[in-house]
Amino acid sequence: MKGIFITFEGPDGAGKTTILNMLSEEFKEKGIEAVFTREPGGIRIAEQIREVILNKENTEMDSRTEALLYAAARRQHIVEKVIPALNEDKLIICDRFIDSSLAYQGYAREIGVDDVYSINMFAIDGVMPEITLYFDIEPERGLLRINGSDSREVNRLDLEKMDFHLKVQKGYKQLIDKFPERIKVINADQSLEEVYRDVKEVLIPYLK
Ligand SMILES: Nc1ncnc2c1ncn2[C@@H]1O[C@H](COP(=O)(O)OP(=O)(O)OP(=O)(O)O)[C@@H](O)[C@H]1O
Ligand SMILES: Cc1cn([C@H]2C[C@H](O)[C@@H](COP(=O)(O)O)O2)c(=O)[nH]c1=O
Repeated sequence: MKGIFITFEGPDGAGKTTILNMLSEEFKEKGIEAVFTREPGGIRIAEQIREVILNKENTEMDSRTEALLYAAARRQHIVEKVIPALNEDKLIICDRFIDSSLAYQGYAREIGVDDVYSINMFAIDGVMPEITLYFDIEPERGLLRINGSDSREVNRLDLEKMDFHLKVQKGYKQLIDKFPERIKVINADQSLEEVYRDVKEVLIPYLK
């Protein structure tokens, strides 16, 4: 596999999807080839699993069921989309990946980061991102953005209490400390133009 795998991570409403869409537009204009995708989702079956996980009515979902569904969606997505792109020597940028499971399910849901890592290793078979951009923002600020947005529907995870979102942030901070080479922190609490500038600065070395 000779392609480059890059992931975006961060709390809800940090601006990952907006920046990914801006990159996609600019790359298209400039003729830079890249695959843009997201988790959970990115392909038909994983989008179906996404609907089950994020459905606001599924309040009785067990934490381990949730972790397994994210891992199942990830498996199908990696097999159908990520690995083929990497085998074709492409750049692939994914909105969320394994670090989301470690922070949200492993840490915030208190399943345990090691157990969630294990089920995900079964799913991804060692395929890890070369670099991960962490969109750093206080959870309250991110949720305010979502609540003030018409384009972004509020989902089951957004509706968790603030304590959960603060735990997600703590989980991410542990991952940043553990993988400082892979995870680059972007200040996401800036204007969109400033965030976009900082993201591109990190990505430039990876563009052929
Ligand atoms: N830098 C920014 N300043 C102000 N508003 C922003 C900024 N970046 C994104 N937004 C707005 O915040 C809302 C959430 O952004 P976006 O959906 O990109 O976040 P996200 O990180 O993908 O969230 P999630 O992971 O929860 O889907 C959108 O309405 C978007 O327009
Ligand atoms: C991949 C992944 C995601 N999540 C959470 C994070 C968000 O709250 C939602 C996904 O919605 P988004 O609008 O696409 O960000 O799911 C998670 O808990 N675990 C995961 O592995």
